[in-house]
Amino acid sequence: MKKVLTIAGSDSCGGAGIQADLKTFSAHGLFGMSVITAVTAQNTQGVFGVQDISTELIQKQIEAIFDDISVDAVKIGMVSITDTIKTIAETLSRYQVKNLVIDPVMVSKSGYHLLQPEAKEALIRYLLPMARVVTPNIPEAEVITGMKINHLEDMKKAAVQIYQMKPEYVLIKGGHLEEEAIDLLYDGQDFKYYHSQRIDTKNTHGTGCTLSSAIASNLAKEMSVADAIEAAKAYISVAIKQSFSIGKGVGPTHHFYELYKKAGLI
Ligand SMILES: Nc1ncnc2c1ncn2[C@@H]1O[C@H](COP(=O)(O)OP(=O)(O)OP(=O)(O)O)[C@@H](O)[C@H]1O
Ligand SMILES: Cc1ncc(CO)c(N)n1
Repeated sequence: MKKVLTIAGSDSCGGAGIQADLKTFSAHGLFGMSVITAVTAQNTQGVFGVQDISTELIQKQIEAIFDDISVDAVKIGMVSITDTIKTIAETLSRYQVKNLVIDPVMVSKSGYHLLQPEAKEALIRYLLPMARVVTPNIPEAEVITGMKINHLEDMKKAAVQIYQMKPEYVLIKGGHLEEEAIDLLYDGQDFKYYHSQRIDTKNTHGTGCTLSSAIASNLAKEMSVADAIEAAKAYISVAIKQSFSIGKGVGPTHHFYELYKKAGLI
């Protein structure tokens, strides 16, 4: 059984964060584990409070896992503050970490800062060079690079700039551009495009978390990065198509193992 770890924040309403990650791992038939960096009070309408977990406990959670269990892939999501970032980087550097996917979570769909703006530099300096794949959306790529991204050509320039921060692969997600949801992969040499039809729904809470966890799941299954993203895009498209309302705001994506299996996605 392949084992996948998420290092991220808890989302009380279950649509994003640790909860989305663990559901995605299960839907891929994998064993999911978690290191919780922060607890958020959150629902489909917004984020109402955050408590960061102490760096001591974050370090102990990581050590507890890696001292005992072999981990096939790791996904990092909400990391909140500079001290958390430094602790994660320092602790992970003591282990052989395979297949690290970093989703540089910054601002929630409702506008709450899940990463303190001053922690951006630490994320770039300490975490990005450890990544096999980094998966910014367009607003995140804009913050990381300091450039405005309006169309595909800008996405390419941003990908080249982020690649210089030393991840192995950069995937810029085009979900925030109008029309088609084109994602762009850059490996330092070539660009690869992932096209998918924009699905007309307001229920996209946790799409970024789900995509990065699906990529980590596929890497744990020893797929190549390009194939892992292809399969993860198919997964997120079905998960968005099956999304539903659970409250008054932005509803979650759906992780329905049997459904995806029938569709031949897993
Ligand atoms: N309406 C949509 N229809 C189809 N695909 C979408 C849609 N919205 C997002 N996607 C895809 O979902 C994936 C996640 O992208 P998105 O840009 O929404 O992530 P995100 O903004 O990081 O999400 P989050 O708010 O959870 O952090 C990408 O592959 C993107 O292309
Ligand atoms: C805990 C958490 N992580 C990530 C996201 C993605 O926006 C969220 N809303 N909440």
